[in-house]
Amino acid sequence: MEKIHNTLRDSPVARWTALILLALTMFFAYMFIDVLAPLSTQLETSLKWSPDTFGAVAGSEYFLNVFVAFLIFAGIILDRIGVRRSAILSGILMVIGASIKLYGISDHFNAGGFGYDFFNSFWTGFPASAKVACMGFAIFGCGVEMAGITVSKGIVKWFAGKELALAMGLEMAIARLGVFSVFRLSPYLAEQGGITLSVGVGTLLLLIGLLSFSVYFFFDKKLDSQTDSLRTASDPEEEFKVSDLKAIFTSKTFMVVAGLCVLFYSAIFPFQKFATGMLESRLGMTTVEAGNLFSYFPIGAMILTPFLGWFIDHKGKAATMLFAGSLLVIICHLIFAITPVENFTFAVALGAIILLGISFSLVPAALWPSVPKLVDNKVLGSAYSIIFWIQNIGLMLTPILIGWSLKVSNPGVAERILAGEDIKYNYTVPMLIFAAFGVAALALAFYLKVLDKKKGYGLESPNIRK
Ligand SMILES: C[C@H](N)C(=O)N[C@@H](CCCCN)C(=O)O
Repeated sequence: MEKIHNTLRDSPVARWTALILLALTMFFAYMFIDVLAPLSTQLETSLKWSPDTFGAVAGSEYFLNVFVAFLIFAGIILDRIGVRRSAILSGILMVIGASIKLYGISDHFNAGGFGYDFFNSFWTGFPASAKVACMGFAIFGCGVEMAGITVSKGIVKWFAGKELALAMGLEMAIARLGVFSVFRLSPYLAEQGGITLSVGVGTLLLLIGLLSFSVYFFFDKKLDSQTDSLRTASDPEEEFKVSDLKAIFTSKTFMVVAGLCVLFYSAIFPFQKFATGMLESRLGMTTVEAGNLFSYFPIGAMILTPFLGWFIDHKGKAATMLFAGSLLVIICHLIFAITPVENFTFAVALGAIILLGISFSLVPAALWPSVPKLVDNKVLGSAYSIIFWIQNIGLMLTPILIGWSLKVSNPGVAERILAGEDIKYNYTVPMLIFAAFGVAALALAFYLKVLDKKKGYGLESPNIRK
Protein backbone atom coordinates (compact mmCIF):
# COMPACT_ATOMS: atom_id res chain seq x y z
CA MET A 1 0.00 0.00 0.00
CA GLU A 2 1.37 3.43 -0.89
CA LYS A 3 1.72 5.64 2.18
CA ILE A 4 0.14 9.03 1.81
CA HIS A 5 -0.24 12.01 4.15
CA ASN A 6 3.04 11.26 5.94
CA THR A 7 4.37 13.90 8.33
CA LEU A 8 7.35 13.97 10.65
CA ARG A 9 5.20 12.64 13.49
CA ASP A 10 4.67 9.43 11.53
CA SER A 11 8.39 8.77 11.72
CA PRO A 12 9.22 7.06 15.05
CA VAL A 13 12.80 8.41 14.94
CA ALA A 14 11.60 11.99 14.47
CA ARG A 15 8.91 11.92 17.15
CA TRP A 16 11.11 10.20 19.75
CA THR A 17 13.92 12.66 18.98
CA ALA A 18 11.47 15.52 19.52
CA LEU A 19 10.55 13.93 22.84
CA ILE A 20 14.20 13.61 23.94
CA LEU A 21 14.83 17.29 23.10
CA LEU A 22 11.84 18.39 25.15
CA ALA A 23 12.61 16.01 28.01
CA LEU A 24 16.29 17.00 28.22
CA THR A 25 15.35 20.55 29.12
CA MET A 26 12.91 19.28 31.74
CA PHE A 27 15.69 17.09 33.14
CA PHE A 28 17.83 20.17 33.81
CA ALA A 29 14.82 22.18 34.96
CA TYR A 30 13.88 19.57 37.58
CA MET A 31 17.49 19.52 38.76
CA PHE A 32 17.34 23.23 39.35
CA ILE A 33 13.99 23.06 41.18
CA ASP A 34 15.52 20.87 43.89
CA VAL A 35 19.09 22.09 43.86
CA LEU A 36 18.73 23.56 47.38
CA ALA A 37 16.44 20.82 48.70
CA PRO A 38 19.21 18.62 50.17
CA LEU A 39 21.02 21.65 51.61
CA SER A 40 18.53 22.90 54.23
CA THR A 41 20.96 22.21 57.08
CA GLN A 42 23.87 24.10 55.43
CA LEU A 43 21.56 26.98 54.51
CA GLU A 44 20.50 27.28 58.14
CA THR A 45 24.09 27.56 59.36
CA SER A 46 25.70 29.50 56.49
CA LEU A 47 22.94 31.88 55.32
CA LYS A 48 20.79 31.81 58.50
CA TRP A 49 17.76 30.37 56.71
CA SER A 50 15.40 29.00 59.41
CA PRO A 51 12.84 26.33 58.35
CA ASP A 52 10.18 28.93 57.63
CA THR A 53 12.64 30.96 55.51
CA PHE A 54 13.60 27.78 53.67
CA GLY A 55 9.90 26.94 53.17
CA ALA A 56 9.16 30.45 51.90
CA VAL A 57 12.00 30.29 49.36
CA ALA A 58 10.78 26.85 48.22
CA GLY A 59 7.23 28.21 47.85
CA SER A 60 8.35 31.36 46.00
CA GLU A 61 8.82 29.27 42.84
CA TYR A 62 5.05 29.47 42.39
CA PHE A 63 4.49 33.05 43.57
CA LEU A 64 4.15 34.86 40.21
CA ASN A 65 2.36 31.93 38.65
CA VAL A 66 -0.31 32.11 41.31
CA PHE A 67 -0.68 35.77 42.27
CA VAL A 68 0.00 37.37 38.90
CA ALA A 69 -1.78 34.39 37.29
CA PHE A 70 1.21 34.08 34.99
CA LEU A 71 0.34 30.46 34.32
CA ILE A 72 -3.09 31.36 32.96
CA PHE A 73 -1.45 33.83 30.57
CA ALA A 74 1.19 31.23 29.74
CA GLY A 75 -1.55 28.82 28.64
CA ILE A 76 -3.21 31.45 26.47
CA ILE A 77 0.20 32.44 25.01
CA LEU A 78 0.92 28.77 24.32
CA ASP A 79 -2.41 28.23 22.54
CA ARG A 80 -1.82 31.41 20.51
CA ILE A 81 1.91 31.30 19.60
CA GLY A 82 2.37 27.54 19.54
CA VAL A 83 4.71 25.05 21.14
CA ARG A 84 8.10 26.06 19.72
CA ARG A 85 7.96 29.79 20.51
CA SER A 86 6.50 29.11 23.93
CA ALA A 87 9.35 26.65 24.60
CA ILE A 88 12.02 29.25 23.84
CA LEU A 89 10.28 31.89 25.95
CA SER A 90 10.04 29.52 28.91
CA GLY A 91 13.70 28.48 28.55
CA ILE A 92 14.84 32.11 28.64
CA LEU A 93 12.73 32.82 31.74
CA MET A 94 14.28 29.82 33.52
CA VAL A 95 17.83 30.99 32.81
CA ILE A 96 17.13 34.58 33.95
CA GLY A 97 15.43 33.43 37.18
CA ALA A 98 18.15 30.92 38.01
CA SER A 99 20.87 33.55 37.52
CA ILE A 100 19.14 35.91 39.97
CA LYS A 101 18.80 33.13 42.53
CA LEU A 102 22.47 32.29 42.09
CA TYR A 103 23.40 35.91 42.72
CA GLY A 104 21.25 36.02 45.87
CA ILE A 105 23.00 33.12 47.55
CA SER A 106 26.49 34.06 46.28
CA ASP A 107 29.29 35.11 48.62
CA HIS A 108 29.69 38.27 46.53
CA PHE A 109 26.14 39.44 47.26
CA ASN A 110 26.20 38.40 50.90
CA ALA A 111 29.50 40.21 51.50
CA GLY A 112 27.73 43.48 50.64
CA GLY A 113 27.61 43.23 46.82
CA PHE A 114 25.26 45.21 44.56
CA GLY A 115 21.80 45.52 46.11
CA TYR A 116 22.69 43.92 49.46
CA ASP A 117 22.16 47.09 51.51
CA PHE A 118 18.77 47.65 49.93
CA PHE A 119 17.53 44.09 50.45
CA ASN A 120 18.88 44.13 54.00
CA SER A 121 17.15 47.40 54.85
CA PHE A 122 13.57 46.08 55.26
CA TRP A 123 11.88 43.02 56.81
CA THR A 124 15.14 42.20 58.54
CA GLY A 125 13.82 38.91 59.99
CA PHE A 126 14.00 37.49 56.45
CA PRO A 127 17.61 37.36 55.17
CA ALA A 128 18.55 39.52 52.15
CA SER A 129 19.90 36.38 50.44
CA ALA A 130 16.47 34.72 50.79
CA LYS A 131 14.67 37.78 49.38
CA VAL A 132 16.78 37.80 46.20
CA ALA A 133 16.61 33.99 45.97
CA CYS A 134 12.78 34.25 46.17
CA MET A 135 12.71 36.83 43.37
CA GLY A 136 14.87 34.70 41.12
CA PHE A 137 13.04 31.49 41.96
CA ALA A 138 9.68 33.14 41.22
CA ILE A 139 10.88 34.11 37.72
CA PHE A 140 12.39 30.66 37.23
CA GLY A 141 9.02 29.24 38.38
CA CYS A 142 7.22 31.11 35.57
CA GLY A 143 9.66 29.58 33.11
CA VAL A 144 9.57 26.03 34.41
CA GLU A 145 5.79 25.85 34.67
CA MET A 146 5.38 27.38 31.23
CA ALA A 147 7.86 24.80 30.00
CA GLY A 148 5.80 22.06 31.70
CA ILE A 149 2.56 22.93 29.90
CA THR A 150 4.42 23.54 26.65
CA VAL A 151 6.10 20.15 26.80
CA SER A 152 2.77 18.48 27.62
CA LYS A 153 1.08 20.10 24.62
CA GLY A 154 4.15 19.32 22.51
CA ILE A 155 3.93 15.64 23.43
CA VAL A 156 0.22 15.52 22.58
CA LYS A 157 1.07 17.17 19.24
CA TRP A 158 3.58 14.45 18.35
CA PHE A 159 2.01 11.41 20.02
CA ALA A 160 -1.80 11.79 19.95
CA GLY A 161 -3.31 8.50 18.81
CA LYS A 162 0.11 6.87 19.21
CA GLU A 163 2.18 6.13 22.33
CA LEU A 164 0.93 9.22 24.20
CA ALA A 165 1.02 7.96 27.82
CA LEU A 166 4.32 6.14 27.24
CA ALA A 167 5.88 9.33 25.87
CA MET A 168 4.57 11.38 28.79
CA GLY A 169 5.76 8.68 31.18
CA LEU A 170 9.23 8.75 29.65
CA GLU A 171 9.38 12.54 29.79
CA MET A 172 8.49 12.43 33.48
CA ALA A 173 10.95 9.57 34.06
CA ILE A 174 13.74 11.72 32.61
CA ALA A 175 12.63 14.61 34.84
CA ARG A 176 12.73 12.28 37.89
CA LEU A 177 16.24 11.26 36.89
CA GLY A 178 17.05 14.98 37.20
CA VAL A 179 15.70 14.99 40.77
CA PHE A 180 17.67 11.82 41.59
CA SER A 181 20.85 13.35 40.15
CA VAL A 182 20.49 16.60 42.02
CA PHE A 183 19.94 14.86 45.36
CA ARG A 184 23.27 13.09 44.75
CA LEU A 185 25.17 15.93 43.09
CA SER A 186 24.08 18.98 45.04
CA PRO A 187 25.34 17.94 48.51
CA TYR A 188 28.60 16.75 46.88
CA LEU A 189 29.13 20.04 45.01
CA ALA A 190 28.22 22.02 48.13
CA GLU A 191 30.86 20.07 50.07
CA GLN A 192 33.47 20.83 47.39
CA GLY A 193 32.76 24.49 46.65
CA GLY A 194 29.84 25.65 48.77
CA ILE A 195 26.18 26.20 47.99
CA THR A 196 27.12 28.65 45.21
CA LEU A 197 28.81 25.87 43.25
CA SER A 198 25.68 23.69 43.42
CA VAL A 199 23.41 26.48 42.19
CA GLY A 200 26.01 27.67 39.65
CA VAL A 201 26.20 24.24 38.02
CA GLY A 202 22.38 24.06 38.01
CA THR A 203 22.21 27.41 36.20
CA LEU A 204 24.76 26.33 33.61
CA LEU A 205 22.76 23.17 32.88
CA LEU A 206 19.66 25.30 32.25
CA LEU A 207 21.56 27.05 29.46
CA ILE A 208 22.11 23.65 27.85
CA GLY A 209 18.36 23.06 28.28
CA LEU A 210 17.62 26.27 26.39
CA LEU A 211 19.85 25.00 23.61
CA SER A 212 17.88 21.75 23.49
CA PHE A 213 14.58 23.68 23.18
CA SER A 214 16.22 25.67 20.34
CA VAL A 215 16.95 22.48 18.40
CA TYR A 216 13.37 21.30 19.03
CA PHE A 217 12.18 24.58 17.48
CA PHE A 218 13.22 23.35 14.02
CA PHE A 219 11.52 19.95 14.39
CA ASP A 220 8.30 21.65 15.43
CA LYS A 221 8.50 24.14 12.55
CA LYS A 222 8.94 21.36 10.01
CA LEU A 223 6.00 19.40 11.44
CA ASP A 224 3.76 22.47 11.31
CA SER A 225 4.65 23.23 7.71
CA GLN A 226 3.87 19.61 6.75
CA THR A 227 0.58 19.62 8.67
CA ASP A 228 -0.42 22.97 7.12
CA SER A 229 0.21 21.75 3.60
CA LEU A 230 -1.92 18.65 4.24
CA ARG A 231 -4.78 20.66 5.66
CA THR A 232 -7.61 21.20 3.19
CA ALA A 233 -9.76 24.28 2.82
CA SER A 234 -12.73 22.33 4.20
CA ASP A 235 -10.71 21.35 7.29
CA PRO A 236 -9.14 24.58 8.62
CA GLU A 237 -7.30 24.65 11.95
CA GLU A 238 -9.64 25.67 14.74
CA GLU A 239 -8.77 29.14 16.07
CA PHE A 240 -8.32 29.54 19.82
CA LYS A 241 -10.63 32.06 21.45
CA VAL A 242 -10.37 33.18 25.09
CA SER A 243 -14.13 32.56 25.45
CA ASP A 244 -13.40 28.84 24.85
CA LEU A 245 -11.95 28.75 28.36
CA LYS A 246 -15.47 28.88 29.83
CA ALA A 247 -15.98 25.26 28.85
CA ILE A 248 -12.95 24.28 30.96
CA PHE A 249 -13.95 26.19 34.08
CA THR A 250 -17.51 24.85 33.95
CA SER A 251 -16.53 21.19 33.54
CA LYS A 252 -17.07 19.41 36.86
CA THR A 253 -14.86 16.47 35.88
CA PHE A 254 -12.03 18.77 34.84
CA MET A 255 -12.23 20.55 38.21
CA VAL A 256 -12.17 17.21 40.05
CA VAL A 257 -9.00 16.28 38.15
CA ALA A 258 -7.50 19.68 39.01
CA GLY A 259 -8.43 19.21 42.70
CA LEU A 260 -6.92 15.74 42.76
CA CYS A 261 -3.82 17.12 41.11
CA VAL A 262 -3.27 19.93 43.64
CA LEU A 263 -3.86 17.64 46.62
CA PHE A 264 -1.66 14.81 45.39
CA TYR A 265 1.21 17.01 44.25
CA SER A 266 1.05 19.04 47.50
CA ALA A 267 1.81 15.79 49.30
CA ILE A 268 4.78 15.08 47.04
CA PHE A 269 6.76 18.07 45.74
CA PRO A 270 6.80 20.12 48.98
CA PHE A 271 7.65 16.89 50.83
CA GLN A 272 10.71 16.55 48.61
CA LYS A 273 12.03 19.83 50.05
CA PHE A 274 11.69 18.61 53.64
CA ALA A 275 12.44 14.91 53.20
CA THR A 276 16.20 15.19 53.65
CA GLY A 277 15.79 17.19 56.86
CA MET A 278 13.15 14.70 58.11
CA LEU A 279 15.39 11.69 57.42
CA GLU A 280 18.37 13.41 59.05
CA SER A 281 16.25 14.01 62.10
CA ARG A 282 14.52 10.60 62.32
CA LEU A 283 17.53 8.43 61.44
CA GLY A 284 20.34 10.63 62.83
CA MET A 285 21.99 10.78 59.39
CA THR A 286 24.22 13.34 57.72
CA THR A 287 22.83 15.47 54.89
CA VAL A 288 24.72 13.44 52.27
CA GLU A 289 23.42 10.11 53.67
CA ALA A 290 19.85 11.39 53.87
CA GLY A 291 20.08 12.84 50.33
CA ASN A 292 21.35 9.49 49.06
CA LEU A 293 18.57 7.56 50.80
CA PHE A 294 15.87 9.87 49.50
CA SER A 295 17.24 9.72 45.97
CA TYR A 296 15.60 6.25 45.68
CA PHE A 297 12.27 8.04 45.62
CA PRO A 298 12.59 9.65 42.18
CA ILE A 299 14.44 6.57 40.92
CA GLY A 300 11.47 4.33 41.80
CA ALA A 301 9.17 6.76 40.02
CA MET A 302 11.56 7.00 37.10
CA ILE A 303 11.60 3.25 36.48
CA LEU A 304 7.87 2.67 36.85
CA THR A 305 6.25 5.68 35.16
CA PRO A 306 7.01 4.68 31.53
CA PHE A 307 5.76 1.11 32.15
CA LEU A 308 2.53 2.45 33.60
CA GLY A 309 2.29 4.82 30.63
CA TRP A 310 2.64 1.85 28.28
CA PHE A 311 -0.03 0.01 30.28
CA ILE A 312 -2.46 2.94 29.99
CA ASP A 313 -1.84 3.20 26.23
CA HIS A 314 -2.66 -0.47 25.72
CA LYS A 315 -4.98 -1.46 28.58
CA GLY A 316 -6.33 1.75 30.18
CA LYS A 317 -7.30 1.85 33.90
CA ALA A 318 -6.10 5.44 34.45
CA ALA A 319 -8.85 6.28 36.97
CA THR A 320 -8.05 3.16 39.02
CA MET A 321 -4.38 4.15 39.06
CA LEU A 322 -5.25 7.61 40.38
CA PHE A 323 -7.12 5.93 43.23
CA ALA A 324 -4.31 3.48 44.05
CA GLY A 325 -1.65 6.22 43.93
CA SER A 326 -3.59 8.41 46.34
CA LEU A 327 -4.00 5.51 48.76
CA LEU A 328 -0.26 4.79 48.75
CA VAL A 329 0.68 8.39 49.49
CA ILE A 330 -1.38 8.27 52.72
CA ILE A 331 0.26 5.03 53.85
CA CYS A 332 3.79 6.37 53.25
CA HIS A 333 3.34 9.68 55.03
CA LEU A 334 1.72 7.92 57.99
CA ILE A 335 4.75 5.62 58.19
CA PHE A 336 7.02 8.68 58.36
CA ALA A 337 4.73 10.40 60.85
CA ILE A 338 3.81 7.80 63.43
CA THR A 339 6.28 4.90 63.32
CA PRO A 340 7.84 4.87 66.82
CA VAL A 341 11.55 5.86 66.96
CA GLU A 342 12.69 2.32 67.85
CA ASN A 343 10.88 0.84 64.80
CA PHE A 344 11.85 3.56 62.33
CA THR A 345 14.90 1.81 60.90
CA PHE A 346 16.76 2.42 57.64
CA ALA A 347 14.81 -0.47 56.06
CA VAL A 348 11.43 0.96 57.10
CA ALA A 349 12.38 4.39 55.72
CA LEU A 350 13.63 2.84 52.47
CA GLY A 351 10.42 0.75 52.14
CA ALA A 352 8.26 3.85 52.61
CA ILE A 353 10.35 5.81 50.11
CA ILE A 354 9.97 3.06 47.50
CA LEU A 355 6.19 2.89 48.08
CA LEU A 356 6.04 6.66 47.69
CA GLY A 357 7.96 6.28 44.43
CA ILE A 358 5.29 3.83 43.21
CA SER A 359 2.56 6.28 44.17
CA PHE A 360 4.44 9.05 42.36
CA SER A 361 4.40 6.86 39.23
CA LEU A 362 0.76 5.85 39.35
CA VAL A 363 -0.79 9.31 39.62
CA PRO A 364 1.34 11.31 37.13
CA ALA A 365 1.33 8.46 34.59
CA ALA A 366 -2.47 8.39 34.69
CA LEU A 367 -3.33 12.05 35.23
CA TRP A 368 -1.58 13.97 32.45
CA PRO A 369 -2.55 11.76 29.46
CA SER A 370 -6.17 11.83 30.71
CA VAL A 371 -6.53 15.60 30.21
CA PRO A 372 -6.89 15.41 26.38
CA LYS A 373 -9.87 13.08 26.99
CA LEU A 374 -11.66 15.85 28.88
CA VAL A 375 -11.06 18.95 26.71
CA ASP A 376 -10.74 20.09 23.09
CA ASN A 377 -7.27 20.20 21.54
CA LYS A 378 -7.54 23.92 20.74
CA VAL A 379 -7.74 24.72 24.48
CA LEU A 380 -5.38 21.98 25.62
CA GLY A 381 -2.56 24.41 26.47
CA SER A 382 -4.97 26.47 28.54
CA ALA A 383 -6.41 23.35 30.18
CA TYR A 384 -2.93 22.25 31.29
CA SER A 385 -2.18 25.79 32.44
CA ILE A 386 -5.35 25.95 34.56
CA ILE A 387 -4.54 22.61 36.22
CA PHE A 388 -0.97 23.79 36.80
CA TRP A 389 -2.24 27.10 38.19
CA ILE A 390 -4.54 25.43 40.70
CA GLN A 391 -1.76 22.97 41.52
CA ASN A 392 0.74 25.84 41.94
CA ILE A 393 -1.47 27.44 44.62
CA GLY A 394 -0.99 24.27 46.67
CA LEU A 395 2.68 23.97 45.83
CA MET A 396 3.26 27.56 46.93
CA LEU A 397 1.32 27.45 50.17
CA THR A 398 2.24 23.95 51.33
CA PRO A 399 5.99 24.50 51.93
CA ILE A 400 5.10 27.67 53.85
CA LEU A 401 2.54 25.74 55.91
CA ILE A 402 4.96 22.88 56.51
CA GLY A 403 7.89 25.20 57.41
CA TRP A 404 5.62 27.08 59.80
CA SER A 405 4.18 23.89 61.34
CA LEU A 406 7.70 22.54 61.82
CA LYS A 407 8.69 25.68 63.65
CA VAL A 408 5.63 25.96 65.91
CA SER A 409 5.59 22.25 66.73
CA ASN A 410 9.25 22.55 67.79
CA PRO A 411 9.32 25.66 69.99
CA GLY A 412 12.82 27.05 70.63
CA VAL A 413 14.60 24.54 68.38
CA ALA A 414 15.49 27.05 65.61
CA GLU A 415 17.07 29.38 68.18
CA ARG A 416 19.05 26.54 69.76
CA ILE A 417 20.35 25.39 66.35
CA LEU A 418 21.39 28.97 65.53
CA ALA A 419 23.19 29.08 68.90
CA GLY A 420 25.23 26.08 67.71
CA GLU A 421 23.45 23.26 69.57
CA ASP A 422 23.31 19.90 67.79
CA ILE A 423 19.60 19.11 68.07
CA LYS A 424 16.97 17.99 65.55
CA TYR A 425 13.40 18.94 64.67
CA ASN A 426 10.48 16.57 65.26
CA TYR A 427 8.60 16.10 61.96
CA THR A 428 5.41 14.39 63.23
CA VAL A 429 3.00 17.31 62.65
CA PRO A 430 4.29 18.20 59.13
CA MET A 431 4.09 14.54 58.09
CA LEU A 432 0.49 14.26 59.36
CA ILE A 433 -0.38 17.32 57.26
CA PHE A 434 1.09 15.61 54.17
CA ALA A 435 -0.99 12.47 54.96
CA ALA A 436 -4.14 14.61 55.23
CA PHE A 437 -3.58 15.87 51.66
CA GLY A 438 -3.47 12.23 50.57
CA VAL A 439 -6.82 11.50 52.26
CA ALA A 440 -8.49 14.38 50.41
CA ALA A 441 -6.91 13.25 47.10
CA LEU A 442 -8.25 9.73 47.68
CA ALA A 443 -11.79 11.05 48.12
CA LEU A 444 -11.55 12.96 44.81
CA ALA A 445 -10.04 9.97 43.01
CA PHE A 446 -13.05 7.92 44.12
CA TYR A 447 -15.46 10.62 42.92
CA LEU A 448 -13.62 10.79 39.58
CA LYS A 449 -14.12 7.07 39.06
CA VAL A 450 -17.84 7.51 39.71
CA LEU A 451 -18.07 10.48 37.30
CA ASP A 452 -16.13 8.63 34.60
CA LYS A 453 -18.44 5.64 34.85
CA LYS A 454 -21.52 7.87 34.68
CA LYS A 455 -20.40 10.20 31.87
CA GLY A 456 -18.18 7.85 29.86
CA TYR A 457 -15.04 9.98 29.37
CA GLY A 458 -13.09 6.80 28.73
CA LEU A 459 -10.54 7.36 31.49
CA GLU A 460 -10.43 3.59 32.02
CA SER A 461 -10.04 2.91 28.27
CA PRO A 462 -6.72 2.45 26.45
CA ASN A 463 -5.26 5.38 24.45
CA ILE A 464 -4.35 3.26 21.45
CA ARG A 465 -7.43 1.92 19.75
CA LYS A 466 -6.87 -1.13 17.62
C1 LIG B 1 5.08 20.91 39.00
C2 LIG B 1 4.48 20.79 37.64
N1 LIG B 1 3.45 21.73 37.53
C3 LIG B 1 3.96 19.41 37.38
O1 LIG B 1 2.80 19.16 37.59
N2 LIG B 1 4.79 18.48 36.91
C4 LIG B 1 4.38 17.14 36.58
C5 LIG B 1 4.53 16.86 35.12
C6 LIG B 1 3.47 17.43 34.29
C7 LIG B 1 3.74 17.41 32.83
C8 LIG B 1 3.84 16.11 32.22
N3 LIG B 1 4.12 16.19 30.83
C9 LIG B 1 5.28 16.11 37.25
O2 LIG B 1 4.77 15.03 37.62
O3 LIG B 1 6.46 16.36 37.39
